[in-house]
Amino acid sequence: MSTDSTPRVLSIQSHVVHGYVGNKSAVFPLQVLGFEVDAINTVQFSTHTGYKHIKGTILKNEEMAELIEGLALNEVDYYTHFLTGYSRSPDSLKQIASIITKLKQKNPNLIYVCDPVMGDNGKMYVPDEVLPVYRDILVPLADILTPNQFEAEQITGLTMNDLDGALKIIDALHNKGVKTVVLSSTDLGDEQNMIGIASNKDSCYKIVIPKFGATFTGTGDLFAALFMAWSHKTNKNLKLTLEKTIATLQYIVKDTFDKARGLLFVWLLR
Ligand SMILES: Nc1ncnc2c1ncn2[C@@H]1O[C@H](COP(=O)(O)OP(=O)(O)O)[C@@H](O)[C@H]1O
Ligand SMILES: Cc1ncc(COP(=O)(O)O)c(C=O)c1O
Repeated sequence: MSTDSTPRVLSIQSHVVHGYVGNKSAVFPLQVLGFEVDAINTVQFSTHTGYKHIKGTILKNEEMAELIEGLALNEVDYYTHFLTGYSRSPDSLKQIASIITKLKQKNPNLIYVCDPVMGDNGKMYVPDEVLPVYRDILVPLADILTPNQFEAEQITGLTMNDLDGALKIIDALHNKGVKTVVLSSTDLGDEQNMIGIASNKDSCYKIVIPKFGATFTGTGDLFAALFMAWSHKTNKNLKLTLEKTIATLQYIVKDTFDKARGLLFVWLLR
């Protein structure tokens, strides 16, 4: 049992050599926000899978099991939070369910944050077989679930065309056992804005997010990490957590957009 009040998270997500997704998106911001972060990389790819060539390795189940065993043998497996993201195999996701059980034996108050990374804009970017494992095994275990619109629709089998549809999907996710449901982005806004929604059954908040004219990768992983950290730092104040998460993301997304536009301008002048 840890007597230290520092929040400690085990983050099981992807790693990329070049770019920022998965643990590359999550670890540093979590450390800046006061978390001790232990990271396990489900994959080690050269880049995220939106690139033309995908090179690298996928962590084997027995390798994940060995890492978890090492943490337990050295008695450093006490965590306050558990965060999971990108994983390509149903078996590794089932293994994550058994890890939750182990970590909850060490800390019954463990908070499990599940980012059900499956796809976006109407298509999967991981094998379809992961969907039933998220839907039937991991989502019911989540204290906080952070799907984007596509992922929320896949998990519930419902579609959202308006706010009422989104609220129905949120209710369906609560009914699966999720305490806090956060739709990181939906297309329910208009051309200029996307909508984020956070609900913990007692209260529900909607936030209008000005869109930048670009598609970003890694933002969902950053969103999940920031939401988890701000939920802890605000003592689960849902409204403040959503506001601080989006404010941080908008600063980072704007900075990225401005820098990319600057680089494009220089390139066009060559
Ligand atoms: N084009 C964009 N313009 C402004 N903010 C964006 C944009 N794309 C993503 N974001 C920010 O990133 C957050 C998560 O984005 P989202 O697309 O839902 O993640 P993912 O699809 O990667 O899970 C959004 O809540 C928003 O704050
Ligand atoms: C290796 C890897 N990890 C994570 C992600 C998830 O990124 P996002 O945060 O945009 O959902 C992707 C998306 O393509 C990916 O290829």
